[in-house]
Amino acid sequence: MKVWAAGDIDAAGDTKTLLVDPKDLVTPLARERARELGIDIVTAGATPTPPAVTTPTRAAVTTASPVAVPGTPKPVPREAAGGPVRSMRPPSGALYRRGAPLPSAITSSGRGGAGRVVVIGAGHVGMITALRLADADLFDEVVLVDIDEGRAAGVALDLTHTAALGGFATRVRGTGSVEDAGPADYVVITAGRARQPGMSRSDLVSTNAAIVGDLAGRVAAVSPHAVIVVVTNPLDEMTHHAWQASGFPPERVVGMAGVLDTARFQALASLAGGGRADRIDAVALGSHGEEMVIPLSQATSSGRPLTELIDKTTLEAVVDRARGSGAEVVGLLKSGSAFMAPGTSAAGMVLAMARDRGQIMPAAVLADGSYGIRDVYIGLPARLGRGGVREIVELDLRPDELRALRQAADRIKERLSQLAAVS
Ligand SMILES: O=C(O)C[C@H](O)C(=O)O
Repeated sequence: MKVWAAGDIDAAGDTKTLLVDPKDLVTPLARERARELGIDIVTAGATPTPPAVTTPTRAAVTTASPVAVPGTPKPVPREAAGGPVRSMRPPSGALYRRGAPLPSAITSSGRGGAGRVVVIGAGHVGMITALRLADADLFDEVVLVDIDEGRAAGVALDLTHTAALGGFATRVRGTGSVEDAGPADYVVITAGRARQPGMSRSDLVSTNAAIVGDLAGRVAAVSPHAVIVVVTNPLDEMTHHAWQASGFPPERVVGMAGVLDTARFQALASLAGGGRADRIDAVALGSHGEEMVIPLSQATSSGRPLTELIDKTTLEAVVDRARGSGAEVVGLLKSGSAFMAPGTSAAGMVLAMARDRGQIMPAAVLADGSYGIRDVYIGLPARLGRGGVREIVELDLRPDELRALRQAADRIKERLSQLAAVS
């Protein structure tokens, strides 16, 4: 009996079919490697199976095929739609428009799933993001990328082992580079340094700008039609930076923070007597930091204003605690930062986009003049669709809330100019 490992598959060279003995053992990694290389593993004496079509080989990675989300109209293949997807920026100056044309997906979708998501960074946040994405059983493949290739492969294999438990058929793979991951429909960037107790998110700016800038450029080369979701801190600045480094239209670069900050507010308001967290409607806007704005004019619980259920002082304390929740977790963990809620939030955004139901979520988006803010990435309510941000949604904020939001924009702009000065 021979044990076929991934290295044996690599050593098989240009072989298209590998004949193995019925007594041989082929490891799951070897099978995965074979699929990647387009090699059929055939057991001697067995009836040959038709060639697998679920995963594009590295040579076939530019093949375009549409996302197929149940319940949505079948997208038109890119070629039929008239060549490469153009920027969706409408000429009128409003960046995002309801019903604007959306790019079709680009990856091979063998089992009728929603293509491939690449999650960069196999740390805790990347791990939870991948877990939630796999559990949703929506995508064909989730690929974890990490400079520590063994970690990416190990986490991916561990997650693969939960397929029967979680009830999913999404393939999970781990690799060491963006290039090896192949083209994606969605790319989540979680890579970068996490803050330690006593640090602010802004302390990470220059270290993480170098990492995010490099990754965004490489993602743009490998996945020119993807939507990038940035998770790395400082979030608003890193999303802006990724947008510039990728050269993507702004609707295809979004930052994940508002979903997380909102979820924290919902959880904490629930603990303060606001009813079930999932019945609390609220939205966290502004920056992912000191200038976070949680407009209480928009906060309700089962349709009732939250201000009727929780007294003003307590509610303000809840807002403050939500604003400081990231630091609170960092302080408790002593090493590293939060990952359950951030990973769940990032996956939630990707799933909302892929499902294409026009869900509104707070996200770091390039402001288009709504709320009197423009030319800066900041947390605003955004309608998400398959191709990223469809439109920025304007809420009827109180004057003081609007003022706070504009101040947040000014502060983010200041930090961006400091970043530009040092880079
Ligand atoms: O706060 C951090 O440093 C990580 C993350 O942004 C969070 O809010 O948990």
